Amino acid sequence: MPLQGAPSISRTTPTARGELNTPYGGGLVDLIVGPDRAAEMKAEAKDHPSLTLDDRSLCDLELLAVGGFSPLTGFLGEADYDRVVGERRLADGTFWPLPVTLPLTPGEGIDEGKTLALRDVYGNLLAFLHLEEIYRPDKGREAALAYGTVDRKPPPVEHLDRTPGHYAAGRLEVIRTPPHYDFVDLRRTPAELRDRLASLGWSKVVAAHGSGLLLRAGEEAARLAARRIGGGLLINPVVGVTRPGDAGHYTRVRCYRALVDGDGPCSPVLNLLPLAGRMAGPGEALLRAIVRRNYGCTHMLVGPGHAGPEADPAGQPSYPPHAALEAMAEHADEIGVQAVESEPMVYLPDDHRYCPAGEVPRGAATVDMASSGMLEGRPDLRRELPDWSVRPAVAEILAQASPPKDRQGLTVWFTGLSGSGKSTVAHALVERLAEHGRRCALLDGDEIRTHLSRGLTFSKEDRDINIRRVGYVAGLVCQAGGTTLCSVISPYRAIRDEAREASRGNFVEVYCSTPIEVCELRDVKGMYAKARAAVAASRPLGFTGVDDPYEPPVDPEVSLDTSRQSVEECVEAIVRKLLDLGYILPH
Ligand SMILES: Nc1ncnc2c1ncn2[C@@H]1O[C@H](COP(=O)(O)OS(=O)(=O)O)[C@@H](OP(=O)(O)O)[C@H]1O
Ligand SMILES: Nc1ncnc2c1ncn2[C@@H]1O[C@H](COP(=O)(O)OP(=O)(O)O)[C@@H](O)[C@H]1O
Repeated sequence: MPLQGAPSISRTTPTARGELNTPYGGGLVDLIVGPDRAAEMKAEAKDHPSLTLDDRSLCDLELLAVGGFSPLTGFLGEADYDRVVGERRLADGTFWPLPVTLPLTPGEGIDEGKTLALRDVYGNLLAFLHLEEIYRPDKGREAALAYGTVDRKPPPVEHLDRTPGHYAAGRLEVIRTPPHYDFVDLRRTPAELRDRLASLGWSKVVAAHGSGLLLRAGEEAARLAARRIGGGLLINPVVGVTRPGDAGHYTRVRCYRALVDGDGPCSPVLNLLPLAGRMAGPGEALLRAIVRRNYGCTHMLVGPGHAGPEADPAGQPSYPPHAALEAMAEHADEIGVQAVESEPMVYLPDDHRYCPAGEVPRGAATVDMASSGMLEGRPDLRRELPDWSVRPAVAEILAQASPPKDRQGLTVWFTGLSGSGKSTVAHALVERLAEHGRRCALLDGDEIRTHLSRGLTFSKEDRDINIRRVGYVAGLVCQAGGTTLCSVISPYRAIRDEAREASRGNFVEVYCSTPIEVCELRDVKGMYAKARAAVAASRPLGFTGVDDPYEPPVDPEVSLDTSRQSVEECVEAIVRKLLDLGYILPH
């Protein structure tokens, strides 16, 4: 059924010489309502059931709203969906490569004829969907025809398996696109980017995806593509939904920004594409091409394996390496975007320049390049790779993103019986680490139980809660680059392992293995005497080591016995280990 309503579509005339490519279908769809209607909708929203959009649907809504998916004016209804899956065409015959659908579960007020308030996970009201159709897709058919596979499960098919069994469609009214707070100046809408490209006088524009550009060879290939078409270069990474913790996203975009900063009048333009990548190979390449046309592009750089997932463990790719290029070639005229094949570049050290592999002058020396994939998480490459291979500014950002161990967060976790020396050694270690430039917070069991874990008992359940809290806090500090020393009995191995996870492995377990006889002799707080007396009187106290379990670590980084080693020796043993592991540097 065709969708009702009349979204705003700004028509542009076909491309004249010196003008940008027209939007796909002739005009840019704009689903954003005016301020008066937005105010009405906010007031009305409480009367409608809400649907919290998942990451994919959020991105799709954003692209629908701003015209990135023009000429689509909403999620696909059944007739469009069926034909897109079977023939890559909308019901009216327009070429459209992949379904753009809204999965949901009907019921609880979600029915045809009703209005749904679409929200993000934070509850922000984004849009109304006036439900005209709720239909049950044939997901097997979608997997087989749209994604070209049934036996193996590439990411788009896994996504299908996870989503609810119905799709919904109807008129969309959008109050606002999902909010983004990062790189706001790089998130231009199609209309805004078109203005920017037009202001540069560009008519031919080639979009490059991004990831391969971190190395100079990839960057040179993209710049060559722009020269080949006689146009400008748009660096256009597909960012989809990113989360605050996705450090890789910030690092990548910072690197791309370093590529375009201060590069003069022919500088590439950088803009982020809020498309949720499906990793659907050729179908996705076509979808990206259409979206990029809507942003003003005429060409798209396509390399082998474009828009596909990594090969499976047997090395088998989900889509043939050149499938995206072939699909683009087949449909270029219809979608109005040409593929430009990414040419392998080689470096000519004698000439200090890059050149396409097929055009190396006879007899010239060439140098092989590293692949861009090896750059991430390898700060050492900054030293190994010369400037001609990776831009110093990019290398610096990559290095900052993966600081050496001595500048990463750390949790030192002391475990052992009461009186085994955990707190005494931890306090001494705080001072030694400060000497090495590491300032630490100390979470001591006793103290934690007076505030963070106030009211908890020493039952197994409460000890687990207590230790999870300590592990969680230490993990947060660690991930933000800080150091915490935790001194808690933490008698259960499994929960200590959880704490290690929370610190993402930047975790040094120090086992105070002091024998219970010694701990008991010390009996710093008289607790052992109390526990023994209680046991003798058949009123067990559940005191660790007396009548409650302690599970020693299997393979701690450091093992101490404070009945044989002095406090200084214990601290020295830990410092040696931290030096070995690189968490501190010698001074
Ligand atoms: N039943 C029982 N079992 C073990 N310990 C007990 C108990 N009751 C009180 N205490 C005192 O509490 C301190 C240990 O607290 P923790 O938070 O480290 O324990 S746990 O990790 O949650 O098991 C520990 O203090 P420190 O000796 O300073 O470590 C104990 O003296
Ligand atoms: N080598 C040593 N390391 C740590 N503590 C020691 C050592 N030798 C004696 N002690 C004494 O043992 C007691 C250990 O108590 P504490 O550090 O509070 O243990 P825990 O935190 O494991 O309960 C302290 O009174 C401390 O002075």
